[in-house]
Amino acid sequence: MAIITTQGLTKRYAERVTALADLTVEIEPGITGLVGANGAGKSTLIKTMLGLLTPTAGQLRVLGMDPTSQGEQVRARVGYMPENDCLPPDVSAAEFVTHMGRMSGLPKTAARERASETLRHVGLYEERYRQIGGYSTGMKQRVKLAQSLVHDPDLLLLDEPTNGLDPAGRDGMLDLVHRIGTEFGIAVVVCSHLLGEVEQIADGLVAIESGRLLRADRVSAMTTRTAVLTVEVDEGTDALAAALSERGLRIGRDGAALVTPVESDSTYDLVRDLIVDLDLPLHRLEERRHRVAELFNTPSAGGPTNG
Ligand SMILES: Nc1ncnc2c1ncn2[C@@H]1O[C@H](COP(=O)(O)OP(=O)(O)OP(=O)(O)O)[C@@H](O)[C@H]1O
Repeated sequence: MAIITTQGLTKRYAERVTALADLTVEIEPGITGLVGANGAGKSTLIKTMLGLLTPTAGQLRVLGMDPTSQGEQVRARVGYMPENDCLPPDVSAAEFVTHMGRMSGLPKTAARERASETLRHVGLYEERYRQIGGYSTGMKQRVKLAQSLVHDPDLLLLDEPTNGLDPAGRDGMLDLVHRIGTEFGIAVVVCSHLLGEVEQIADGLVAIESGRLLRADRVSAMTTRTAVLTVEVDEGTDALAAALSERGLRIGRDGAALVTPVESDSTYDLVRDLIVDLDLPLHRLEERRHRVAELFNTPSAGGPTNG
């Protein structure tokens, strides 16, 4: 069952700025990537889901509730990690996350315990008594994530959690979001302008452009098996290419690898048997799949080179 549904959702900021335009989409439990270029309307959609912005037109349901009239009830069950840097520099992470827990209605002791627990989950347990102002960008992003989790929500809305992080930091954050979505069983909507990034961890993707729905589907349905076999041997590539050509296969090159169309059920066996006959050190033999990013040829959705 969908946890978020929108129908004809429209949000205009002024006469001329339409941030969401007649958006109809359903989001299922699991991890969903909300992707689109800067300005596509992702933050606006998240804020309407939280009841922080009122739609100009259309319907919206989050966990079965209407955020416009039931904003507080929605926010009690939803965790939100905003995109911008909004942390107070002169308090510790433990104090801040405890405070956010108190704001969500947790009693004092419970808030303190939950703050420690969530800071442990995000890998900041050791540093939790240091002032946030001295934290790195990666640590600040983790504090934002911890405060979104402190009240044990059913749904997390994460706005660009990898913003400002270096590649290792990005991988660490994506790994963390993936673990929260899978191990804690919390539904997660994660915004990113990098399709190649969310594709790694998401079960479903919603791509928007200029406030309109570009595509929404399961990641598995967006990737298709291409009938291309990729084979890489550590040595003897030319000999293998020649032998395969002799057997009538069409051979191409992809870097150090050979690629050949899978023309029948026997193609795979033929390649494998030839490698054995020639006694070559096999490195890789696989049928190649498209990455989702390759299916979107619009720069707004990340483009084929992202990730
Ligand atoms: N408060 C506002 N007043 C007027 N226009 C706004 C306001 N907030 C956003 N917009 C405009 O609405 C459109 C969608 O912005 P939004 O922030 O939702 O996009 P986004 O996909 O989240 O992009 P980003 O990642 O850059 O925040 C943009 O054209 C933006 O300039």
